[in-house]
Parts: sequence; C-alpha cells; structure tokens
Amino acid sequence: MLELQQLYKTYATGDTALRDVSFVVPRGQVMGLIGPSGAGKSTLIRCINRLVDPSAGRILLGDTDLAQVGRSELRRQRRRIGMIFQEYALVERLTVMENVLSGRLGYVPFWRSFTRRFPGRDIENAYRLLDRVGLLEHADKRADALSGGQRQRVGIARALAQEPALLLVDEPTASLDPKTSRQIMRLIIEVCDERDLPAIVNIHDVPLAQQFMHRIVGLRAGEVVFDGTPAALDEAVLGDIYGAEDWTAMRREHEEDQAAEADATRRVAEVAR
Ligand SMILES: Nc1ncnc2c1ncn2[C@@H]1O[C@H](COP(=O)(O)OP(=O)(O)OP(=O)(O)O)[C@@H](O)[C@H]1O
Repeated sequence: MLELQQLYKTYATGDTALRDVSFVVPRGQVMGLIGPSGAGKSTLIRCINRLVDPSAGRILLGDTDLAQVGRSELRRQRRRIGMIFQEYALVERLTVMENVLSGRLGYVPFWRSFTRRFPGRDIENAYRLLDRVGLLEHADKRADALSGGQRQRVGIARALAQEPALLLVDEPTASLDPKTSRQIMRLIIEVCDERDLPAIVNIHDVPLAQQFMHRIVGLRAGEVVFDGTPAALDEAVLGDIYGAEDWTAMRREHEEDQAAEADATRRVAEVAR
C-alpha cells in the first residue's frame, strides 16, 4: 500500500507544484492521475521515487516514509518501485532478455552486473515474465528491432523483474496507436491484479483512463480536485479539472480521433474483402 500524507512541493523558483496532496492506493489498485499540463502530475510521480525532494509531507510505502530516507536507504527503497516510461527507456543495442534482466541490476553485486551474469533464478523468472507479456519468441532480438507496443511490453516485464511493491507508470501509451494503447493498458491492469500491486498511472488520455483505471485522481494547479471512480468522472467534473473550454476542445479532438479510427478500420475491411 502507498499512502501520501499532506504532500507539498515548492520548487526553488517559487512554483508550488503540489499542495496538500493526500491519498491511499491500496494493493492491487491501479490509479490514473489526470489533469491539465502543469497540474503537477510529473512532480507527484517524481516525489514518490524521490527524483524530486518533497517540501513537506509523508510518502509511506508500507512502513517506510520515502520522504525521509537517506541516500543509501533510498537506493534500496527504489528497488521496490517499478517504473514504466513513455519512451520505454530500453537499451536499444541489448537484447529483449538483457533489457528485462536489467530490472535486476539493483540486486546483483556490481561485478556481476558488470559482466551481465545473473543467477539462474533471475533468468528463469525473466523467461516467465517474457512469456507473460507475450514476447517469449523475441527474447534474443535486439530491442531496436521491436515495435512500439512490443517495446512497452519489455518495459513492463523489466519493471516486474524488480519484484516491486509499487508501479509508477508515466504516460505508457503516449507513443502508441489507439488499439495498441488499449492492449498495453489491459496488460498493466492484469499484471497489477495478478501481483496485488498498487500502481499510479500518469495518463493524458481521459477516455482511456475511464475505460481501464480502477480509480481516478484529478489534479489542478497542484491540488486534488477529484478522487473517485471512472463512472463519477462526468462532464461537470472534467470541466472543473481542465477548465470548461479546454475540456470541450479535448472532447472534440477525441471524437475526431475516434471517427478517423473507425474510418480507417472500415477502409481496411473494404480492401480485405
Ligand atoms: N524543475 C522545475 N523547476 C521549477 N518548476 C518546475 C519544475 N518542474 C516543474 N515545475 C513547475 O511545477 C508545476 C507542475 O509541473 P509538472 O511538470 O509536475 O506538471 P504536469 O502535470 O506533469 O504537466 P505535463 O502534463 O505538461 O507534463 C508547473 O508549474 C511547472 O512549471
């Protein structure tokens, strides 16, 4: 379980990016974080993995307050947090298998990781994870030979190889087409469910968040202005989070995207006929 208590972040520039943010993410829950640009979503994720130091508040992962830990303890604690990134952050010239095993680097001694020798148990586990994300037959391919969706599957397997207690997911589908985006979201939900893992997903795509997330937190100017189920996220709430005008524009854009996708599907079906 992850619990944030009265978290604040004010940058040295004087910008207050988070104001009194409190919530609990229980085990197995996948929480979507939405809000307009500059609302504080990235800052929140970065405070949790301590890439950014919070100004005040507590970040409890189990019994540990991540806001308080010192350097060497932080290194240990970060192993408990699996990260999944928008641009996958794979090592392109390494194989799929090596990328997954790199999730174990925080655990194996330096000399071992340097020569990339991993215990048999780690390798077996990596094969199991690759099988789970549907990439077993691609284990020996170089990462740069994969499609975007396949790369993100490697990113998911690598995060899970860490055996994390929490997943932080940053815009996982921003570079993917709509169908692949849905497959990736479904996979994230499934693996969290199977492992009883709490997750926070920074997500721009509101309809995708509504379709897949268990719960949604809306940030505006660093404050939580909505915390509830996807079903409770109605037009009025979305207008409140994004501003009525911006939300109307976002909705129109989404409707146009959907129409274009339906049109492309129809054309493909016609050609195939
Ligand atoms: N390193 C920094 N130094 C100073 N101010 C910052 C820094 N990073 C972010 N901010 C400010 O903090 C606020 C929140 O930014 P943040 O990047 O967390 O928002 P966001 O919701 O992730 O936006 P986006 O969706 O565009 O990524 C903004 O006002 C931003 O200008």
